[in-house]
Order: sequence, then C-alpha cells, then structure tokens
Amino acid sequence: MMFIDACYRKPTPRPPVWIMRQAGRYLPEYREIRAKHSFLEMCGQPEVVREVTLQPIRRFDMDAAIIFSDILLPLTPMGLQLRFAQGEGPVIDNPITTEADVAALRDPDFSKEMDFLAEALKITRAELSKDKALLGFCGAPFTLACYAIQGHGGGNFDYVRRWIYSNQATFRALMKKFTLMTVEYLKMQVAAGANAVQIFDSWGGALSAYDYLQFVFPYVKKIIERTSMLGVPRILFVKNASHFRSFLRTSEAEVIGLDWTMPMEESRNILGEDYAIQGNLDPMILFADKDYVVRRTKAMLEVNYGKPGYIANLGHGIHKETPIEHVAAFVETVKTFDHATGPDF
Ligand SMILES: Cc1c2[nH]c(c1CCC(=O)O)Cc1[nH]c(c(CCC(=O)O)c1C)Cc1[nH]c(c(CCC(=O)O)c1C)Cc1[nH]c(c(C)c1CCC(=O)O)C2
Repeated sequence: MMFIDACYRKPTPRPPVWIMRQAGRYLPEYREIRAKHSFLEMCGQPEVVREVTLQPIRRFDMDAAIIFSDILLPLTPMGLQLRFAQGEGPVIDNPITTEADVAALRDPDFSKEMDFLAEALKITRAELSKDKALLGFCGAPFTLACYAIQGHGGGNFDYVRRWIYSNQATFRALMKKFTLMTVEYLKMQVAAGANAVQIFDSWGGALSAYDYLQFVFPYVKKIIERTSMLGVPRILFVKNASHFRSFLRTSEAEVIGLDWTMPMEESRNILGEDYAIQGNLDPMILFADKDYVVRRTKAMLEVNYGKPGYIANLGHGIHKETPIEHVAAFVETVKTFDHATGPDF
C-alpha cells in the first residue's frame, strides 16, 4: 500500500493523500444518512459506519479511509455519560472532579463493549480496495481529559489547566487510566483490520511546552511504546504544537501530523530523518477559488517533492461547508502533480 510505504519513508510514485474528517457533513450523501439517525446511532451500526467511511473514497478516491467513529466513544464504557447535543458538540454529563471519580472509571473490554467498532472495521476492510489503507484512531489522553474534566469542548481550556495544576495527582491518575484504555482500544482496532492508527491530540497545544512535557507527553510516549508490537504505523497529530515540535522527535511514532501553522521544511529539519510527515494545507483554503486551491496544493507538494515519507492532507479536519469540487481539486492535484510542470507561478 502506497500509504503504508510513505509512513515508513519508503519511496512512492507520488505522495498518498487523505483528508482529516473526510467522512462527514460536507458530503450530501453523508447528510442524507445523518438526517435519519443521530450521530451516535450511526457510529453504533457497522453497516452505516462502512457506508459513510467509504463515501469519500467513492467520490474522491483517496489512498486511505478513516473509520467513521469518534475519539470520545470509548469514554462511555468507562462510565462517562457522553452525548452529542444539537449545535453544542460533545457533552459529558458527569465530568471528572474528584479522585473518587477517577477511581470509579471502568476498564472496558472493548472486544465486547465496542464490538460494533470491531465489526465495522472488519467489514469495511473487506470492502475497501486492497491498495488502500484503513485507519483506526484514538484521542490522546490529554484531549480526552479535556472533555472528561470540562464536560464539553471549546474555549482555551482555562478550567482544564487550572484543574490540572491544582489536582496534579488526580490528573496523573486520570492520564494513566486513559493511557491504558487507549492501548487496548488501539489493539482492538488493529486486530479488527486497521492498517495504521492516528492519535489525535487536538488540544495539546493549549499547554506550554514545559507542561506538555511534564504532564502529557510521557503518556503519549507510553501509548506509542505499548503499541509498537502491533506492527502498524502510528501517526501522531498534536494540533498547535509548533512551540514543542522538537519533543515530538522523541515520540517514536512513524508519522508526525503537522497543522498549517507549522512550516513543512522547518518541521522536517526539527523532526529529523526518522519521521514521515503529514499535512498541512489550511482547511479554509478550500473555500477560495479553485485555481487558488490548486496553486496552494502544488506549492505544498513542491516543498515535499522527491522526499520520502510525505502524506498529503489538510492541517486539520475539513470544514462542514467546504465546496465539494474543491475537495476534488485538492485530491486530484496531489494525484497528478508533476515536478517538471511545477507550480505555475
Ligand atoms: C476533538 C475530536 C472529536 N472527535 C474527533 C476529534 C479529534 C479530531 C480533530 O481534532 O478534529 C475525531 C473524529 N471525529 C469523527 C472522526 C471520523 C473520521 C473522519 O475523520 O472522517 C474523527 C477522526 C467523526 C465526527 N465526530 C463528530 C462529527 C459530526 C457529527 C454530526 O454529523 O453531527 C463527525 C462526523 C462530532 C464531534 N466529535 C468531536 C467534536 C468536536 C465533534 C463536532 C461537534 C460539531 O461540530 O457538531 C470530538
């Protein structure tokens, strides 16, 4: 698979391409199914998951499909009451406040308690063409903790940071539980057919470099260490982590995901020869006119031309109002880019 080769920095005929949040609301065929089910209902039905996972592949023919699910789903079998409120995003009705709350979190058996996800991965892998990778994923413990502590997303996590510094031992106990849970969660996904996994630390950049290193990064490293025997590439995506990219160099992941605030060339230099990189077009560029989308995609490809270990993607999830033709232009530009013709500016 070209995608897997790129993760291991093996030469590929062109960079593989996929898009974070590629299964979702910008697609009319997704909205049609979503009109009939709640988001959580969709996640719980393997045939529905397979359908929406494959929708973007049918339309745009990306090189990897990411299983349709959510980073917060494993919190439910741990005992956190998760719901997706209309227009509000995810909400946890019983957020963590005390040491007793952390102690009460259960240690799920994912093969039973999230058998729907295992089944979804299995049947999706069976239908996806052999040359395409199926990605599993998880939230990194800090990003999960943000929701578990604050009870919802949004803001700059003032309350979360204040809570962490005032409840350090309890926070570490929570991070340990999420770390151990995540290792099992990823093992289940690989056993069910995932060819690679992405770890989303979407809110990691809310912390200072010092605090990420002190309170968070050791747990991320532990997840990577304990999943290395699975034999699949791990993509580590820490959003807004420009100020501590140099730490990511010691993560031992195979791929580092870059957001659009991280210059590619400089990031390669900081990360060194051991990592493939993924990213990083600003998702908002897809709202510009098509020529500009193509031009900026080419500029991104030009920087990475001829270098092994590059996966084309956006710098974060695609926006739900993105024009579909511009998604097609992005993917097509990656697939047809030729250095000889280069950027036309
Ligand atoms: C922080 C986070 C979450 N979920 C996720 C993250 C990390 C990724 C990132 O940084 O963007 C990860 C995620 N969520 C979803 C996927 C599916 C696979 C894919 O990338 O296509 C993935 C990889 C589906 C989803 N997850 C969600 C949707 C929208 C559901 C709907 O149709 O209403 C989808 C397609 C809901 C969700 N779930 C979460 C949020 C913030 C939201 C959006 C709330 C909103 O805007 O209404 C938590």
